[in-house]
Amino acid sequence: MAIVQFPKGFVWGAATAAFQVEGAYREDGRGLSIWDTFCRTPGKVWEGDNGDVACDMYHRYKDDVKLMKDLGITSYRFSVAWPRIIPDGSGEINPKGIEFYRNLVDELLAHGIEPMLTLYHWDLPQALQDRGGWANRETIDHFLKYAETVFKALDGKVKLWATFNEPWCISFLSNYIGAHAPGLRDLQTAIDVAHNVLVAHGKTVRLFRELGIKGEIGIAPNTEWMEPFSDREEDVEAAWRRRGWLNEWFLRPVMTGQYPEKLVQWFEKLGGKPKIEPGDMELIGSKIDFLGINYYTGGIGRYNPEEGDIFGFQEVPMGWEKTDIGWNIYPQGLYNVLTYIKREFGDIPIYITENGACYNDEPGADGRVRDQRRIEYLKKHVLQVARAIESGVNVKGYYTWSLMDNFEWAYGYSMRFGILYVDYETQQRIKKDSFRWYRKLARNNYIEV
Ligand SMILES: N=NNCCOCCOc1ccc(-c2cn(C[C@@H]3NC[C@@H](O)[C@H]3O)nn2)cc1
Repeated sequence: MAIVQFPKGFVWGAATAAFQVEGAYREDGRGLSIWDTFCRTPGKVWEGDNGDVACDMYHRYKDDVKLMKDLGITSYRFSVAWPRIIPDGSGEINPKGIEFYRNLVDELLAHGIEPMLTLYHWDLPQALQDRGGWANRETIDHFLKYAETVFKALDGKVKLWATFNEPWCISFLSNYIGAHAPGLRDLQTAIDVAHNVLVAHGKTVRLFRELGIKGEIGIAPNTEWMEPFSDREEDVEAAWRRRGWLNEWFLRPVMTGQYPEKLVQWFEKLGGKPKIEPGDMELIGSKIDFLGINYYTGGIGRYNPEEGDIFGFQEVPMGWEKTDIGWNIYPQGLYNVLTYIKREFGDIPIYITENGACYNDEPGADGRVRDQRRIEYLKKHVLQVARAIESGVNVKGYYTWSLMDNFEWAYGYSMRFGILYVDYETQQRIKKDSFRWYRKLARNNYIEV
């Protein structure tokens, strides 16, 4: 049995997000978010599921931190709910909201677990959406006030900060495709949201530096890796445009201060254009300390203007194994993403801030959750991380998505990504086989192959 060793000090973590696990949706002054509204809009979320209770982590976090300690992780990635801190998005600060996150962070630190805090993981205060949301440039300044409040409340305790989770999902999935809140379907709105989120990111990085907040700051874009079905130019170009849309549109401005020009031209042909104000691109390109990379899947596709995506890219079914949510299992895609980032943007430190698999295994008669498919998925992807490190990519850590089963957005509670099983009736947590597998990896810092 050979082993693959990870670098000394490599961070093994697990990730969640506020709306997906906390519940307590109206407790201690929390305001409504766009996801509370979206869940209550008929037909948007599986069986009308919502985040009212979720995993009740708002009340159970102490026991959950004990489980994290048992898991042996050295870092836990979570997000702060803006509607808990400033309930209407731009007005009074809610001290009880700050108190909750201070208590969570103190509990983590008391157990030797480093927090990685995401400032924005999709739960925009509804009051701001009522005024245009992220498509309204004024939201940028409201976000800065929120970010400054959190920075000052947790400075010195939190050392790893991420501004935004998956800006592609915040913008295109939510305002062009319409699958996520607020469920709009307009290309220019999506481009405006993407741009304003990027400007908010850049201004937040500048604020972090100006305030002298301790630690490191980055952003956590989602990525995927699509390859062309053939070497025909139209297929090659369509695959590039898809990678450009999912990866480049955010990575390039954040890392270089420039949008990918070819894609700007394509968007213009489609009737959309970023509204760039003087100084925006320099702000967006403000130097960050790390990139958080979320990766789940990839595939093969070809040019099909009739049935493809906005750029005429259509996935070709390759018969690859898929997870229970229907995503291809493509571990090499993670290696391709990581080496692409190094090739294009240099030695930026990288944390894999999300990687995991949806498998809906239930407890057996003996109460054990046998999720061997998740173990196989995690093993294959962790090995690709090791391969990328071996080839010189500066990967500092890996957070599996997710610590526990939770509210999977439009899929509600029908899709399970956790290494902890959650019985939503009783809120009991059950360690899956993958929990024990991941515990061994986190403690050993090597994987047996
Ligand atoms: N018109 N074209 N349509 C086709 C174009 O779709 C392109 C792909 O769509 C996507 C892309 C990405 C996702 C996604 C979901 N998660 C899981 C969450 N991550 C954050 C955490 O909260 C997890 O729950 N991560 N990424 C969904 C849909």
